[in-house]
Amino acid sequence: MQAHAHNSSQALVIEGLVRRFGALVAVDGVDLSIPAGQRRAVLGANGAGKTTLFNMIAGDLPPSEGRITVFGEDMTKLSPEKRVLKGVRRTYQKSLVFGGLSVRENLYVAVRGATGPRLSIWRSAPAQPDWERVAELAERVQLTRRLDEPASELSHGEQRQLELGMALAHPPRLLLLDEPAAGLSMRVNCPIRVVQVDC
Ligand SMILES: Nc1ncnc2c1ncn2[C@@H]1O[C@H](COP(=O)(O)OP(=O)(O)OP(=O)(O)O)[C@@H](O)[C@H]1O
Repeated sequence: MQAHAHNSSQALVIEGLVRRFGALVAVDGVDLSIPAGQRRAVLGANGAGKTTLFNMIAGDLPPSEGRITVFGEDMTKLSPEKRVLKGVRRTYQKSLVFGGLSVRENLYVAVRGATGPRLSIWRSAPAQPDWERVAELAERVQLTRRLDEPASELSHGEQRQLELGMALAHPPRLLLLDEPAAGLSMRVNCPIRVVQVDC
């Protein structure tokens, strides 16, 4: 049952979102509406609350107040895992890749992990791993020549590219990129509109 139905042509609707840390108000009443198929950049000074906002959208941090709706569905109380299964993906300011695995293996884990419920990577591997999909993702984030390198050997920027490839393993419905361009030499070619977050 949905108490508040929203127009699902909106990829993301945020209403009255607040997050307090004790006396500090890190996010103070954010309202935001992003139509499906569009991109937005969130800008703000250090400490303005961008990461806190992302943490709440991804479910890594519960809001103090407010509501988050993705394609018409209220996500406010869902766990991060449930949100992932509903197509909400994120990257982190500091890349989260498996340093001891190769680029190919990292992408493979993402392809396997995104195909079903949590921990599905621990079930028996399919007879034919989807290496074609892995190659496609590597191409997309310009890491084809690095496929056999351990992720720990990649530059900071390349680790971001790998993390992006992992987030794209199964097409996200809503993709959140935290500081996506930091240390990146890869050419990014997409128009982005800006949402200002004030201190
Ligand atoms: N877990 C926490 N406990 C207490 N205070 C926190 C916590 N997380 C963030 N804050 C505070 O909330 C405010 C917003 O932090 P946040 O990391 O969201 O900012 P930001 O805009 O992402 O900044 P930056 O660009 O530096 O990452 C800061 O004052 C920060 O110190």
